[in-house]
Amino acid sequence: MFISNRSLEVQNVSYQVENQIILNQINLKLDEGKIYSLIGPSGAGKTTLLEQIAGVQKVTSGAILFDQMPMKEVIVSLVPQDYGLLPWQTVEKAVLTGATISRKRALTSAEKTEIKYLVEEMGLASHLKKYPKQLSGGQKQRVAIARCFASQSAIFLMDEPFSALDAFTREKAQQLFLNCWQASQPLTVFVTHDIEEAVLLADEVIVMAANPGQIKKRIPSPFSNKLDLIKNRQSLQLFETVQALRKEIEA
Ligand SMILES: Nc1ncnc2c1ncn2[C@@H]1O[C@H](COP(=O)(O)OP(=O)(O)OP(=O)(O)O)[C@@H](O)[C@H]1O
Repeated sequence: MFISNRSLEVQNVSYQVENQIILNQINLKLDEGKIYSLIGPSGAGKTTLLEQIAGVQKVTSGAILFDQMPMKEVIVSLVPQDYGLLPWQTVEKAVLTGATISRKRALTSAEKTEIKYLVEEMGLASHLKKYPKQLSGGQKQRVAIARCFASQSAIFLMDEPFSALDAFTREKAQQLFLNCWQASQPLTVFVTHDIEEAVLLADEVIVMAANPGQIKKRIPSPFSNKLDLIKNRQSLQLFETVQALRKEIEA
C-alpha cells in the first residue's frame, strides 16, 4: 500500500479575462497516490484550471501549492491537448529527454531499459525513430503518455489524454495507464469529456460548473478494485454513477 501525506492545494484560485470570470474561487485539496478526473460542461474552465496547476498559465488570484511549496518549485508532467511534442524530436528522443529533464541527471542503463519497455507497452516500438508529423493523433497521444510515465514526476496533469484513440485502443490504453500508474502512484489529475472514463479511472470525480467556472461536486469512485476495468465497465455501479453525474452536469 502506497502511503503519503503530501497534497496539492488549490487555494481560493480565481481567474478573470477582461470582464469574464473564468475560475471563481476554486478550493481543492488533492492527495498524492490518487487519480482525480475533472469533468464539466464545455467552457467550465477545466483546461484553465489544469494549466494553472501546471504553471503554464500564471495564477493571478489565490495560490497553488504542492507539499506547501509553490508550483514553480515542483516538477510536473503535463499531457496537453495538443500533445506538446516538439517537431524536431523523434519519439525516442522525446521520451528520453522528458525523463532526463525531470530527473535533472543522465539516465542509468537500468532506467533506459525500463523506459524502452514502457514505450513497447505503449505500442510505439516500431515508431521510435519517427517525428511527430509522421505519427497519427493516437500515436502522438501515446508518446505524450509514455513521456509522462518515463518522467516519474510526482504529479501528472493530463488534458483529455485518450481522446484521439479509437474505442478499442482507448480501452487498452486506459488499462495500460492504470497498470503503469500502480508502480509510482503519482497524484494525477485528468480532464475528460467522457463521463464513463472519468468514473472508471479516477479515485474521485470532480465536477465543475460553468459561468463562472467553479467546483460543483466531488464524487468518490464506486469501485473497490479500479484495476479490474473489464468487470467495472459492465457493472451496475458504473451505470448508476454515470447517470448521477450526467444529471449533475446538465443541472
Ligand atoms: N486566454 C483567454 N482569453 C480569453 N478567454 C479565455 C482564455 N482562456 C480561456 N478562455 C475562456 O475561458 C473559458 C474556459 O475555457 P477552458 O478551455 O478552460 O474550458 P474547458 O472547460 O476546458 O472547455 P472544453 O471542455 O470546451 O475544453 C472559456 O469560456 C474560454 O473561452
